[in-house]
Amino acid sequence: MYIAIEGIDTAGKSTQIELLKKEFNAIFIKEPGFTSFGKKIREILLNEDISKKAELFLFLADRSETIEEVVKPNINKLIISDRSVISGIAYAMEFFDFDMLVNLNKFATDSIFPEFVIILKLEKEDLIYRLSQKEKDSIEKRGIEYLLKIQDNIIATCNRLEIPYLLLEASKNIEEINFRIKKAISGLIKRDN
Ligand SMILES: Nc1ncnc2c1ncn2[C@@H]1O[C@H](COP(=O)(O)OP(=O)(O)O)[C@@H](O)[C@H]1O
Ligand SMILES: Cc1cn([C@H]2C[C@H](O)[C@@H](COP(=O)(O)OP(=O)(O)O)O2)c(=O)[nH]c1=O
Repeated sequence: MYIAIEGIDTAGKSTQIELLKKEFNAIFIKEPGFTSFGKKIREILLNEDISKKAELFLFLADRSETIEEVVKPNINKLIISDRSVISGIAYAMEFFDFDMLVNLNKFATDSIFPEFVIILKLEKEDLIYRLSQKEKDSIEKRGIEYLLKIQDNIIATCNRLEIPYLLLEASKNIEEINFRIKKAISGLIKRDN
């Protein structure tokens, strides 16, 4: 079972995934930059000012390699991913046509998309505060309103692709969010057994 944790930058994805690592015997992956090829791509993506099209193809190449190397061979195990095709479409749909992005992503992944998504949704005040606390990469430098739009896009993308999701308030405390995520994943595991 392939599950993704989604949310804009600073929503708390890595914090939650670190907790899940202690709680589930799963394969944990992340986008971009999980494979050794992907790590090289990630360096370019987060540091270089390249064209939107070139950026899109690098994210697709990274995703394609992760699906081929890790997801496909383990599709019957529990796979928990920090970001996925949902981010891929949600960030890019500010610049490109939605249906074209879906087709490109289907081609890149052989149509292997997460079957369930957990979305961490931040309030504007919390986003402003959390971003102020960190050094921003080139995507985060696009600003608060941009990231809030992407947050809406993440939810819209799950709806349009008809991928079931759990929407959680990212401003709640870490333990409560962890409790809800654990409950959702345990429920999915039980359903499949
Ligand atoms: N529920 C929470 N409440 C308050 N702060 C949080 C919470 N979850 C994460 N943080 C803090 O917010 C920042 C971004 O969290 P992180 O897990 O790195 O987000 P992401 O992986 O989504 O970018 C970190 O400083 C982290 O400690
Ligand atoms: C996977 C993916 C990420 N992104 C963006 C989201 C993030 O800003 C950045 C990846 O960085 P990431 O390491 O996920 O950031 P964070 O830990 O802060 O959430 O790339 C895209 O624009 N397209 C994509 O396909």
